[in-house]
Order: sequence, then structure tokens, then C-alpha cells
Amino acid sequence: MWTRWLASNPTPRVKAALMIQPTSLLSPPPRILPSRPACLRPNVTMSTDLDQSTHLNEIFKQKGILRTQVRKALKFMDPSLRSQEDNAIQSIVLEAPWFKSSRSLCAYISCTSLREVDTSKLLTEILRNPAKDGCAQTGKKLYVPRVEDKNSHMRMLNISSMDDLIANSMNILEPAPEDHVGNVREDVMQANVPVDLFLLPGLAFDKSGRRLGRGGGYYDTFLRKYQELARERNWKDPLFVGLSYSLQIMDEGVIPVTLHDVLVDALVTPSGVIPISPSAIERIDVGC
Ligand SMILES: Nc1nc2c(c(=O)[nH]1)N(C=O)[C@@H](CNc1ccc(C(=O)N[C@@H](CCC(=O)O)C(=O)O)cc1)CN2
Ligand SMILES: Nc1ncnc2c1ncn2[C@@H]1O[C@H](COP(=O)(O)OP(=O)(O)OP(=O)(O)O)[C@@H](O)[C@H]1O
Repeated sequence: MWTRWLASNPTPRVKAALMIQPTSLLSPPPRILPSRPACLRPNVTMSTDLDQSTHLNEIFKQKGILRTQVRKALKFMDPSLRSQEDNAIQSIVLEAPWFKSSRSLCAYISCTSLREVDTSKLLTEILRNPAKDGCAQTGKKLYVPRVEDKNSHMRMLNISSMDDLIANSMNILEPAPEDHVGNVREDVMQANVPVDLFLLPGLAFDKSGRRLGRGGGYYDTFLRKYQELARERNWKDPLFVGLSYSLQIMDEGVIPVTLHDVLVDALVTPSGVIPISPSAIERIDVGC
């Protein structure tokens, strides 16, 4: 798995991040060893929980600084460049064989005030040709985010039209739990068909797959749970694809990460697709 690839190939910066995780961010949790008398303890300096949480706070602080810088750059982005880049990114996705062949997708509903890469054309195309019951070979099924609470809990619910969406307290369009006739919307975690493709928002990305979100932890928490589900069911890993304006691509090492952060498999920028993980290199190069 790609996230495991990171853990076994850390860059010096990631290595530092990996060494300072508090127990709650380590996976799997460490085994609990019986304590030894002080005289038998090795005479080495161990990092304490306090050191670890100080370092973790430092990472979150660095993330906050980077978020502020990127938000500012997005605010001052030339509107005609923005619209040119929105069109270029969406055209690249629409033409991509891995998009055309996808049958079940999770995508975000772009929010103008957050200055996110526009997904409106992609959503229109996905909804134009819905998957019909009993005919999974054609058409696409779309799931979009719904924030459930402030504890990084988000679900992905099925919609069949943009009219299914209403603005939430953050002014992001999202589906109500039930449709207009009172039927409970399908949650992607209950679906019996795997998601092939996730189109992901982010404030910043790099070419090694790091992604800086908006700080809620919603996507990282969700993506990790979905990876676990796919593994339990022996499904192929979905492709995690970030959509990024040029100015959101950072040099490697600039985006701070913790073990909680999930890497993207590929990026779509106005200049093209950047496959990153081994599975993305395989799927994107062979065109499916
Ligand atoms: N379109 C879209 N939908 C999404 C997300 C997203 O990033 N984009 N999310 C991804 O998690 C979840 C919602 N999480 C969000 C987290 C923060 C903000 C937000 O307004 N952030 C402000 C700063 C707020 C502050 O710091 O006080 C901002 O980034 O400018 C919005 C959504 C689920 N739905
Ligand atoms: N100093 C801190 N110590 C511990 N946890 C924190 C700290 N600051 C933020 N968090 C929590 O860590 C979680 C992940 O934050 P992180 O910055 O990685 O989010 P993100 O990757 O930007 O967001 P998303 O996954 O939604 O895109 C959030 O739930 C956040 O509340």
C-alpha cells in the first residue's frame, strides 16, 4: 500500500515527523512492555510524551503557516489564470482513460469562496450518465462529502442530481441524509461496489504525494477508513487524485506531515497528470 511505502521510504523531513508521533497517531499502537527497575533501564535518552507533543504541535503550527500562505496566494491569483487553470484541469480529467473507465467516484463539490479547483464540469459529466441498477458496466455513480460533526467525521453520500445539494454552515453544498421523498441516501461505506476514483481537494500538494488539507482532518480520517474497508473486502485500491492549481504545488519537503496524513496517488495540474504511487504509474500509464 502506498501509505506504507511512505513509512518505509521516509525523506529526512518525514523521518523527523515519523519519530515524533504521540501514541494516538502511531499505527499499529506499540506493545506495552512491563516496566523494569531503574537500575536495569538502558542509559539512553528517550523522547518523552512531552517532547513528542511539542514536536507535533510544531508540525501543526507549520501546517497553519503554510495554509495561511497558500490561502493568500489563492486570494491574489489572477481571475483569468484561475479560470484557464480550472478549464485545463477539468479537460485533462474528462479526457483521461482512468476517469472515463471509472464507475464509482467520490468527488468534492467545489466552493468558490474557498477558491478550490472547480469541479462543476466533472460533476455534470458524472451525473450525465448515471449507473443503472443491474447494469454496472455503464454509467457512473457519484458520492459527495457530508460533514457530520466537528470531530473529523465526514460521510460520502450518493447523489443523482446537483439539486440534491443544500449549503451547510460553512457554505459548502452537501446532500441531506435523505432524498426529497424521504429515502436514506446510500453511504459509500455501505456500497457493495468499490470506489475506483477519489477526486480530492487540498490547499497544497507536492510531487511525492503529500497533501495539505484545510485542517479538519476530515479527508485523512475518511480515506484511511475507506482503505481499510477496501482491504477487508479484497477490493482493488481506489485511486486518490488531487486537483491542484500550479501555485498549490510545493517543492518537496515543504509540506509538513504526520503519520495521520494520507498520500495522494496522483495529481492533476493545468500542465497534466503527475502519477506518483506505483499503482497510479501503472493505471495512468496503461490508460485505465
Ligand atoms: N468542497 C469541499 N468540501 C469539503 C471539504 C473541502 O475541503 N472542500 N472538506 C475537507 O475537509 C470537508 C469540510 N471541511 C472544511 C474544513 C474547513 C473549511 C473552511 O472553511 N476553512 C477555512 C478556514 C476556517 C478557519 O480556519 O477558521 C479556509 O480554509 O479558508 C471548510 C470545509 C468536507 N467537504
Ligand atoms: N496541535 C495539535 N495536536 C493534535 N491534534 C491536532 C493539533 N492541531 C490539529 N490537530 C488535529 O489533527 C487532525 C488532522 O489535522 P491535519 O492538519 O492533518 O488536517 P488536514 O490533513 O489538513 O485536513 P483534511 O484531512 O481534512 O484534509 C485534525 O482533526 C486536527 O483537529
